[in-house]
Amino acid sequence: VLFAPGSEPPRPGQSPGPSPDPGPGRRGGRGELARQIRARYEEVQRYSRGGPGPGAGRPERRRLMDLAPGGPGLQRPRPPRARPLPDGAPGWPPAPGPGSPGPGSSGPGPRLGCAALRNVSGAQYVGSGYTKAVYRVRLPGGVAVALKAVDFSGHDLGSCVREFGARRGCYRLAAHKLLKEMVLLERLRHPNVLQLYGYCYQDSEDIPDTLTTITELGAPVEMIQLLQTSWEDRFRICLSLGRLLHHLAHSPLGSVTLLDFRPRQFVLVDGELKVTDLDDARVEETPCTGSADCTLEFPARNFTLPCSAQGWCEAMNEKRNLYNAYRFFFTYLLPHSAPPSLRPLLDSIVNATGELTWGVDETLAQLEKVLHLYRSGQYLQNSTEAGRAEYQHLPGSTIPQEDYRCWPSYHHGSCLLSVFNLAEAVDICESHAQCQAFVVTNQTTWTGRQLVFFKTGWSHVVPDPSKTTYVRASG
Ligand SMILES: Nc1ncnc2c1ncn2[C@@H]1O[C@H](COP(=O)(O)OP(=O)(O)OP(=O)(O)O)[C@@H](O)[C@H]1O
Repeated sequence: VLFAPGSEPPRPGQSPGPSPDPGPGRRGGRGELARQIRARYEEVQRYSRGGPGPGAGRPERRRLMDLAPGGPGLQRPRPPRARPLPDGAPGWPPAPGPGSPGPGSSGPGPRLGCAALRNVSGAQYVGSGYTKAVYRVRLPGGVAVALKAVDFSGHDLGSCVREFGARRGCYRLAAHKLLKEMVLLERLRHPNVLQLYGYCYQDSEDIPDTLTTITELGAPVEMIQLLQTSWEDRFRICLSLGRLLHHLAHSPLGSVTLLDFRPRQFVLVDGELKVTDLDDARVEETPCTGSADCTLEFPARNFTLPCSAQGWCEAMNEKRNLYNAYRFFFTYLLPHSAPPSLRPLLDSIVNATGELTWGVDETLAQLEKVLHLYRSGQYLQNSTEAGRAEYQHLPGSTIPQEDYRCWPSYHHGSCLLSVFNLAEAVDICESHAQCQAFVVTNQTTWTGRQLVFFKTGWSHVVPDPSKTTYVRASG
């Protein structure tokens, strides 16, 4: 980590200390480091200007983000210097790609620059992986954003410096990952791709032009926590993922696969799942001469896909994403405590993605169907009114106490559930032995369902214009 929570952070991108010694374990030469930088640079260039890669789908007509700093609305300390280094590695920061919008372009490019980072407050370390570290800061206007920079004490930079003994070159190698991610965030814009707000190149103490990206802030995905939330919220995450995978399969760049697909590559923003870590995304499909070349390997099982007449493994990129979605998300989040009438459809989604019998399009169509059945109330099984208690209706009132706990409640100390309509609220109350009353609020969930508190009694009813109390009158 660059700085501990609560302590004063360095300026974003600032180096925390002196270069480590090259050390005796150094293997590769500077030429090898230059070769690696060039390979990453060329990959970034491909994504920033390119349409689909080989084997990928339709061409792209949209214009590109400005790879180099100084684009519209951005502030930058100095003009770009894209001259190559003597060792043959490309210069840093990179020059604009041929497809970059010129000044005055009206594209939806990132808007925040270095000026936005001058007066940030409340900086907190959020997390880091092999390459990057993420901080939460508050902009002068009060909005909290995430800043991402190469982690100077991270694994990637450390192992490169041990191997090549070249701190600046190693910084540049790692920064190309961040740059690739920035280009992809911009080119793959979608409600389930983290939004890029901007970026800044600024000098750190010993490295010129370190890159910091400014993005939407999310909360890390905690599987244990997700397993304790309502089915409705868990379904939202699976639907977000289905929509994301559909977008990636049909992206302007071609079919994008996430080679490193784990829950930690995603964050939650207002209950929506968004991908944040795109440095391991790949667009190129796998070339083949026969289906033996098209094996998708996972720890628990392998799949062999067909080799197309054009010599590419068919739909390998989307199927890799889909199986990962199955094994990390769908299998845990979709079926459990779902409304019983939706279970067969949910089970078929889990089975078909686990067997890779459906592609991304069919999977999303089925997830959207679940949403429709749930949102429209069609999932409700016809319950007979016979034997049900009568409920007396007390408009403009609530029951402040007399709570009991239920699972999975939206509220820790009480039983707060979402319902489609009054009949469903009555059914729930009838099915809970403790329930003697319920209070309908004016709050709704993401699908538009109303939140209802279920109560053990109604000895103390008080006025509340935003709520309606229903008390069990007979039974
Ligand atoms: N916008 C964000 N808001 C909140 N947390 C974030 C955000 N982006 C990333 N994180 C958190 O920071 C961690 C590190 O970020 P990131 O995954 O980009 O780094 P990395 O070095 O590429 O990691 P890895 O080694 O997993 O590839 C993530 O695991 C995630 O939990």
